[in-house]
Amino acid sequence: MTEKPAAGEELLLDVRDLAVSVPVGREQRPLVTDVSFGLPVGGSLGLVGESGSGKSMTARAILRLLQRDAKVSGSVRFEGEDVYGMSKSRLRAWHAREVGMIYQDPRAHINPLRTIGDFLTEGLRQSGVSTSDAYEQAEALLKRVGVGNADVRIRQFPHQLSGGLLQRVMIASVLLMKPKLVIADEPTTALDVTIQEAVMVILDEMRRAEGVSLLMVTHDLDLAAAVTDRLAVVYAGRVVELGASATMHEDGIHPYARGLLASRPSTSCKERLKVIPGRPVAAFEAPSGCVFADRCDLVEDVCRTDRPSLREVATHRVACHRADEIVADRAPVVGGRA
Ligand SMILES: Nc1ncnc2c1ncn2[C@@H]1O[C@H](COP(=O)(O)OP(=O)(O)OP(=O)(O)O)[C@@H](O)[C@H]1O
Repeated sequence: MTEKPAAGEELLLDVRDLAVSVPVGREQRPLVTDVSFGLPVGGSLGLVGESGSGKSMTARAILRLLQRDAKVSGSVRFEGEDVYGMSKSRLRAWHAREVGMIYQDPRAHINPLRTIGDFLTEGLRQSGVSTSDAYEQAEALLKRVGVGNADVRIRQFPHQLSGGLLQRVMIASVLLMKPKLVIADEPTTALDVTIQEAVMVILDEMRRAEGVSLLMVTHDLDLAAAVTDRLAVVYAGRVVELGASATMHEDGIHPYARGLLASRPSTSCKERLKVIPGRPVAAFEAPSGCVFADRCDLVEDVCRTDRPSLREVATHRVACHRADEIVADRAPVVGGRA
């Protein structure tokens, strides 16, 4: 499935038929298959799915950050440029200036032996900005992302900062380079609930103020829906539904998307939480027909034999043989938040 931009909409990122496999023993193991989506300039998209569904692999494949022996097919275009056709020097410059990645665990990505200021200003200094100007910009940005006493923090080492503060430092380090695209991979999972919200507000503000495009990778459908325009629900390395966050949040069509919606905890609803039966599978474990067939309560013969492709159903794109029936017969999702 390919995606055409809406009229007047320019795509920053165009991912088509992306597939990733890695060698494990003697076999080549598929981890991502047929992922396609477009991200407009200044737009945002959430890649949502359970653990092991291939979200992080997809994100890393987009940035061409996979292990050397990974095989990638399909195409990733950034402002029309083929990411996998970039020379090494072009790729380095692209990573340094045009795209940024925010990881789940900032401690694993910030050198513990260097001060926060040294870490933050490295990219700017390398691109020719004087040390004093780089420090000035870094301090200003730390303040903007809510780091109090920025003048003190900038001289401290990572172990002197809490996880929440360090995540803000990582966001600041990415924003300092004024990238066009930020990929945030579970940026709040390691944080306390109260800090999670503050970090999401920062990401949202950054996107609006700077016109940065955001690709957010998360297992949390509510969180993704709150900060992104569109959601791609991923299961077993495939996008099974793509649609506007607002409608997906209330009215997903694919049985897996509906299962995710129904299994969210709610403080107001007294009904028991619905649980999707079985366990999530990775792409290499998926059945040959519909990847969700083994867990789907609407499964029928065709689902076991034919893999459904992503097609337009109502206002979404859905990979389900029974999507039209589901839309015609749509009952409200039970157990989700109002
Ligand atoms: N280098 C690797 N070699 C083999 N299998 C891998 C490798 N990296 C990841 N996998 C497997 O690929 C599948 C997808 O992993 P991925 O990290 O993309 O999932 P995810 O959806 O991001 O989940 P999580 O949130 O748990 O990271 C998982 O089954 C994982 O075990």
